[in-house]
Amino acid sequence: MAVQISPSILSADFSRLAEEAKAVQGADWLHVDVMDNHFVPNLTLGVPVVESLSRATDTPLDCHLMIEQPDRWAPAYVEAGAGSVTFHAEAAAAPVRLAREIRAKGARASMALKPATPIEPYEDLLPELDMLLVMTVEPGFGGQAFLDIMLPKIRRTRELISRHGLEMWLQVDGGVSADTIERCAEAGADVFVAGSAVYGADDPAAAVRALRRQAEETTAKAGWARGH
Ligand SMILES: O=C(CO)[C@@H](O)[C@H](O)COP(=O)(O)O
Repeated sequence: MAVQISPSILSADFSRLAEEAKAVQGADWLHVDVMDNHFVPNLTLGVPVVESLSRATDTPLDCHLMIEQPDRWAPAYVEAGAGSVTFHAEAAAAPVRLAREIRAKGARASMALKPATPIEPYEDLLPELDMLLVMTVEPGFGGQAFLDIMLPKIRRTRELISRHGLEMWLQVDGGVSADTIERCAEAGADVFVAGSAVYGADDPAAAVRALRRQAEETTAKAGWARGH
């Protein structure tokens, strides 16, 4: 299991998005939060901005759709250049069909769970997904405090992934920082979204390297490391 860091541009300066995307050189992904002011009480960006970003950076885009009707919109984000598209379990009308469509179009398919949504009802869907995202804040805003009470859900999700012998990734998003990343890694997460901890730092690329080091050390100690 390889540690991956995905800085969230929600905490970047939106007037300089191309520059900000390049400022996290060395990151595995660039996390792009798409919000529609319906599924979450905030509004960010859409397909045209994702298209421009995919031309502006070589870092693959990890698009997190916090929107209603992801079944209708997700394919457009793959066409816009996203390498991974995450839809919310709470919003998708037909998650299996949607995951298959995202994969068929050539991107990684991922499903997110809000803090109050349990993983267990979705156990049978896991083989259809490349990544599961456990939200560690209520979606909608950057800079919120990490919800410690999500750690058991991260642990249970990792156990389910292992039990089914799957290679899928387990992402955490919300309040991930130098203070919390080790707890997430110890619980079994391997893809870490960090907004304010990266873009709030004087040197975002150095912050990515430091977070990666912390997560890798914890992962190695916890014995999750098995390569994928
Ligand atoms: O999806 C979201 C918020 O809904 C996140 O991606 C945030 O952008 C993460 O920001 P920090 O909590 O790391 O500041």
